[in-house]
Amino acid sequence: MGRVGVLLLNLGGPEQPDDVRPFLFNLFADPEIIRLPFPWLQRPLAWLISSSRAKQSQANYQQIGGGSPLRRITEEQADALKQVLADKGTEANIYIGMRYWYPFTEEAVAQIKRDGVEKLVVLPLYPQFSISTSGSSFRLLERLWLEDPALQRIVYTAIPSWYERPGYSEAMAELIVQELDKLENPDQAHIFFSAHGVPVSYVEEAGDPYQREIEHCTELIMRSLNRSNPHTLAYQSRVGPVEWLQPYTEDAIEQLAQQGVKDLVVVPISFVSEHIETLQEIDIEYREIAEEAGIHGFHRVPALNTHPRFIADMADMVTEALEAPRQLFSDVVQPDKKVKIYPQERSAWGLTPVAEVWNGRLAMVGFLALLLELVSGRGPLHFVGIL
Ligand SMILES: C=CC1=C(C)c2cc3[nH]c(cc4nc(cc5[nH]c(cc1n2)c(C)c5CCC(=O)O)C(CCC(=O)O)=C4C)c(C)c3C=C
Ligand SMILES: [Fe+2]
Ligand SMILES: [Fe+2]
Repeated sequence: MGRVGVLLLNLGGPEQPDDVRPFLFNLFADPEIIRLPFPWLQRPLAWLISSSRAKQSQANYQQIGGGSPLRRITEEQADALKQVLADKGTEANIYIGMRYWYPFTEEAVAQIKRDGVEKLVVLPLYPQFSISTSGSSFRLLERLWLEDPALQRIVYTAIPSWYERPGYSEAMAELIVQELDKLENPDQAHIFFSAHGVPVSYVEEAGDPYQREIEHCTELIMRSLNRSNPHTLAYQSRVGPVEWLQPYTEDAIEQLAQQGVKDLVVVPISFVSEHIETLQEIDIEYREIAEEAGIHGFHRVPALNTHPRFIADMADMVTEALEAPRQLFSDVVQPDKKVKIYPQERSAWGLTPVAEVWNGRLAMVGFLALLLELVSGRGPLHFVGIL
């Protein structure tokens, strides 16, 4: 078959307090995370936001031991996947490519080249596709491939999303049942799916399939669960002033408390590993909100991590992808051909030379205002919570 590789894509996370600011810089410097009309403003803005957000973010990471467990868990997933693939007769090297921290995607790709991989499966560790997650990694890979003839010789295939696989929904259902069965009245517990949010504009203007996939995913998990418990889907981890997908997790928890819900079983669904949003945001912040609102039975379903059913299903996904027709990066970065997602659309303001000049001037005024706000600690961005 030739030398086989599997590239696992993930977000990456700071491993110690000093990593937090540069990690946040990398994240906000990504145009798939903050979409600006002026590309030259991206890095200064990323610097401003990362500098001002670092302290609060460091304090959050401090609450879970100072850093993200993401690298360790992803390495464990990679080891487990390698073993299961070998047991099934497929010898494969597994590579980890993180988008915003070590080991970076670029390092993984360099290693893939050095190892002489001939067939490669590119597998994002996000069950559902979003422009801001798998889309961003695919776009980076597409660029690396375009620049390098050696990479173009590798027969790769990319998997855009995989939440529909029965192995995934069954493993999730199994974890939910384990949590329900610890309760005195399991039938009365409210199952609360909490997905990472994205700005509404990603879905409505850029055609991100994320919300549709998340909604479908909760239906499939409920079907696998086959219990009659009531359930709710809400979105967490909003950042910045724009509107994100609703209902927001904190509002939905309060509403359920008003309806008299006593036991909440919280299921994180947009990610397969424990990370800051599960360990800190759900386990600490949302638990506090729930308890203050009167919900004292707050239970959280663990992330899949190295759940054997999940790892076995990933191995099947890899072997099936090696046989299936190839999916190229150019096929998977634009899930909805009718909507222009990439390249970043230039601002419609820049239609005339005069408008271009005003664009530049307005942007400069905006940038100076941001600088002033950062130095003074006061201003509209602090007011709305982005700084
Ligand atoms: C499917 C999962 C995720 C989506 C969609 C997503 C979109 C998204 N995220 C931000 C901003 C931040 N994300 C941060 C951390 C973070 N994000 C995800 C997953 C998704 N993000 C994970 C798993 C993590 C945690 C990694 C870890 O360290 O364990 C952070 C940093 C943490 C913080 O300061 O709160 C930011 C900021 C945006 C703006 C966005 C969509 C546009
Ligand atoms: Fe995020
Ligand atoms: Fe957060």
